[in-house]
Amino acid sequence: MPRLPGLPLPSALTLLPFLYRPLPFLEAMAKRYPDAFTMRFPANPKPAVVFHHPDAAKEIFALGPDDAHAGQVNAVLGPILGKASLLLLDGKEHLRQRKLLMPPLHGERMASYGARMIALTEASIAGWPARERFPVHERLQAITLDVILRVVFGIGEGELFHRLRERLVEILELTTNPIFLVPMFQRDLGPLTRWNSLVRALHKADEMLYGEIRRRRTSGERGDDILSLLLDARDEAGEPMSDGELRDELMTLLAAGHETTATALSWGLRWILSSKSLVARLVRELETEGALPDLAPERIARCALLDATARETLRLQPVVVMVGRLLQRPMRIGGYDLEAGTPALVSIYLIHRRPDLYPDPTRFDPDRFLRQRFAPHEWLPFGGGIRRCIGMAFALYEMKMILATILARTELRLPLFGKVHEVRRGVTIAPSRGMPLVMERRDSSRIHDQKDSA
Ligand code: HEM
Repeated sequence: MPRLPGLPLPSALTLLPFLYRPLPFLEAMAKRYPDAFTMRFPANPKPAVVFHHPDAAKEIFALGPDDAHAGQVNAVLGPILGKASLLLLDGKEHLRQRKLLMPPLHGERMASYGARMIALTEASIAGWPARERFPVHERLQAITLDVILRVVFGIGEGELFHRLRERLVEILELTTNPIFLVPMFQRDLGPLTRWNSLVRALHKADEMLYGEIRRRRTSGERGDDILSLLLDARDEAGEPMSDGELRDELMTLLAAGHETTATALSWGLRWILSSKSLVARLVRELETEGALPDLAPERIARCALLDATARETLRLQPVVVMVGRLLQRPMRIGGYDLEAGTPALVSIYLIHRRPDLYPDPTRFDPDRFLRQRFAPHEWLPFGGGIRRCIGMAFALYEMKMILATILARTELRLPLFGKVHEVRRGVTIAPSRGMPLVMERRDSSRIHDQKDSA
């Protein structure tokens, strides 16, 4: 049996580069240790094994609810999302809750969200500054937050909506510091500290969430939003979800469902705008599919190159670079015998950059997704198995709606000296400096210009 290789360093020394220089760290480790290596995290007594061979990812994603737990690995998100968050649950409880949350995020429901996504993007674009450099990430974040707030609560305006929006932005900003991914730093050391501000912001957001839950329970007001659905859901014993469970699921959907997609969109624009011919091809496709000038959601959804562009963005720049499971029994993975209690991690980033899977892996090439279909353990930006992201269909659909609207309604370029690099924002890896862009024009006439010049 081969021994697992890894750096013979204490956890603090490997943790620092993993937190602050995650991608160079992962690349260096992969160069030294092909397919798998170990690293220590302070929270776990056993070293974690990081796998970056697709076959090992396949084995890990095939594990059942009693074989491996993801909730225990995600426990670090507990103070923000709450104990009843889908991300933190395991076993039967997880499956039950997942079943409840799936329907509104299922592929068939997407069509009902498209027009809203497009309208929100157009409204945002109307406020973008022209011919000057601006960070697009925060604008995209505002769009995706508005989208998810409407899908979750069914409300789009009013005092609650605005106050909740403000608090969520504040909470997100406060959690971007990677140090808060280390449990020992999740401590309230008094006023003026970041964690204290976070606790206060969470408290205010909770008051609003609980207030809305109670209001809806007593008024009986229902719509086609996720909260309405969860309020009426019953478990096998006929019991409804408690207020605490509802709060944790709402917070999970709001947190997991907007910054991730905004980051993917920022990366998408970064790569699309580096190729004039790709911009022209994407616009031409929108025209050919009849999605222009009105931006019809069902026609945008049919655009194959746009879909491939979203997939290639998530391949080259996965927003979440690693997912993990805590093994509940001894088992063999990737040819190694692992003990119960071992964290088995899958490096999405490293698998996506394997030249044997993706030739010339650092090149942005959406056509590779038109030429070939990749298996779920080869293209895995949303993780896999019974823990795969429940927002996958929603996020891909939203990316396409927002990118199509931006391509149709603006002419953008990357600024001179505007090179960006990868930075960690909490659990996500985003472009630095808020992804600066310049909007040259804002109208729809360029659609024809693009077509003529292509
Ligand atoms: C581009 C956007 C997104 C990316 C890259 C992403 C990525 C991920 C990843 C990697 C996981 C962990 C999967 C695993 O452990 O195997 C996950 C889980 C999850 N995501 Fe997403 N996500 C995105 C958008 C969304 C959206 C839009 C929502 C909700 C509307 C969402 C809700 C969730 C939830 C609730 C889980 C926990 C699933 C479970 O444990 O069963 N995500 N996501």
